[in-house]
Order: sequence, then structure tokens, then C-alpha cells
Amino acid sequence: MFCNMEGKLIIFSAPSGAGKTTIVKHLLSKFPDKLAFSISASTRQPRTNEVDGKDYYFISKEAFLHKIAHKEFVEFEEVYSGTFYGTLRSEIDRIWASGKIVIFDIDVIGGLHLKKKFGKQALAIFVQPPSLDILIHRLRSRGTDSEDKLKERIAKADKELKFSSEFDIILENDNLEDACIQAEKLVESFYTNNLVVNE
Ligand SMILES: Nc1nc2c(ncn2[C@@H]2O[C@H](COP(=O)(O)OP(=O)(O)O)[C@@H](O)[C@H]2O)c(=O)[nH]1
Ligand SMILES: Nc1ncnc2c1ncn2[C@@H]1O[C@H](COP(=O)(O)OP(=O)(O)O)[C@@H](O)[C@H]1O
Repeated sequence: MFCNMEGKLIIFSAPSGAGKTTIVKHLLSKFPDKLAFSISASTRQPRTNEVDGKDYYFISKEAFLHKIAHKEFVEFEEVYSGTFYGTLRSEIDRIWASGKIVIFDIDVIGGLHLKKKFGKQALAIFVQPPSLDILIHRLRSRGTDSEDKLKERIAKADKELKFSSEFDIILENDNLEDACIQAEKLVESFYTNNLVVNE
């Protein structure tokens, strides 16, 4: 499928619990005419309040493998054992065709893949929690994961925190309001070409 290479992308990556979904949702409500969310495909079960076709395209593993075979993903990963997530090329095309910037909530390795693929078209932001302990506390308080799933997320988080320096920007998420204001400034600067990023 045709992929217009002129558009822009803003990537939010971080370990689970750092606050990227919260910040991305804030930005989408603040800039509805500028940004649109890349809805990933995922094989995980929807959480309460998550909507198919809004938060994710929740699909079976068979359907996911079919999409891999048909080269429908720009990137995909088995983020947690047995659970796949992927960015659909059709999402990027759809959003660029509407004249908006694509915004992503994606894991750290996936974020770095997108940055490598799109170079300076992409602003890659790493959301940094104040500490691993606080991140664990946020994950537990969110109350969406079983103890086993929490352990897997925490083990992965510890590794992912080491990749922060590979991103264009590190955004501290200690006080949520401050982080959202900072994120708004980054979006506006990137949108108006006042923030030049590396290849
Ligand atoms: N590589 C990749 N990761 C994704 C994609 N969509 C979501 N993720 C990431 O997969 C991880 C798990 O997401 P989720 O199950 O929603 O859990 P949460 O991060 O704990 O809220 C998170 O780091 C997401 O950002 C995608 O399309 N590709
Ligand atoms: N700065 C913050 N201070 C306290 N709690 C936060 C902050 N940012 C996010 N949270 C909360 O932490 C939990 C994890 O945030 P979430 O956005 O789901 O993270 P992620 O998408 O990175 O996994 C959520 O319950 C969210 O409301």
C-alpha cells in the first residue's frame, strides 16, 4: 500500500506504568485537529473501559500472524510472552491522509524501530518515571494486571529504563500536570518546525 513519506510522527515510549498512555490521551484531547492516535493491533485481552478500534484493534493470534504474513505491519513485537503488538501501515497512511501527525504509545524497542525507520520525520520521546519504585507503585495502583503480569512488566521496565538516552527527548513524569505542559510544548514546537530532531 502507498505510504506518504512526508508526514510527521510523535512517538511516546516508556516502560509500562511510566504514564505514556495518560500523557498521550491528554495530548489527543488538547490537539484534536493536529494529532491522531495510531491504533495498534494487539492479541491481549481488552481491559475494562478499553474499546476495540479505539484503544487497540484486539485480534486473535491467528489474525495477527496473517497480517505479518501479508506485510501489514511497519513494526511488530511479541512485547510480553505470547502477546503480540504491532503498528499497522494502514494507520499511518490513514492519519497522514487526513493531514495530521501520527502519535504513538508504544514500547521502547518498537519506538526505536520507528525512529530508525522515519528519521527526522519522527520525534521520539522517552517518558521517564521518577524511579523504578514509583513506577511499580503506579502499575500496582492502576490495578489492571495480575501479579504474574506485573512481575513480567517490572522485569521488562528495569531493562527498558536503560534505553532513555537513545531517544530525542527525555520527558520526566513526576508531577503529571508539569509533564503534560512540557509535552504540549514539545508537540507545538515540532508541529511548527521549531524543534529539529536527529536522523
Ligand atoms: N512494539 C509495539 N509495542 C506496542 C504497540 N502498541 C502498544 N505497545 C506497547 O506494548 C506495551 C504493553 O501495552 P499494554 O498491554 O497496553 O500495557 P501497559 O503499557 O501496561 O498499559 C506497552 O509498552 C505499549 O506501549 C505496538 O504497536 N508495537
Ligand atoms: N505523574 C503521575 N503521578 C501519579 N500517577 C500517574 C502519573 N502519571 C500516570 N499516573 C498513573 O500511573 C498509572 C500508569 O499510567 P499509564 O498512563 O497507564 O502508563 P503506561 O501507559 O506508560 O503504562 C495510571 O494509573 C496513571 O493514572
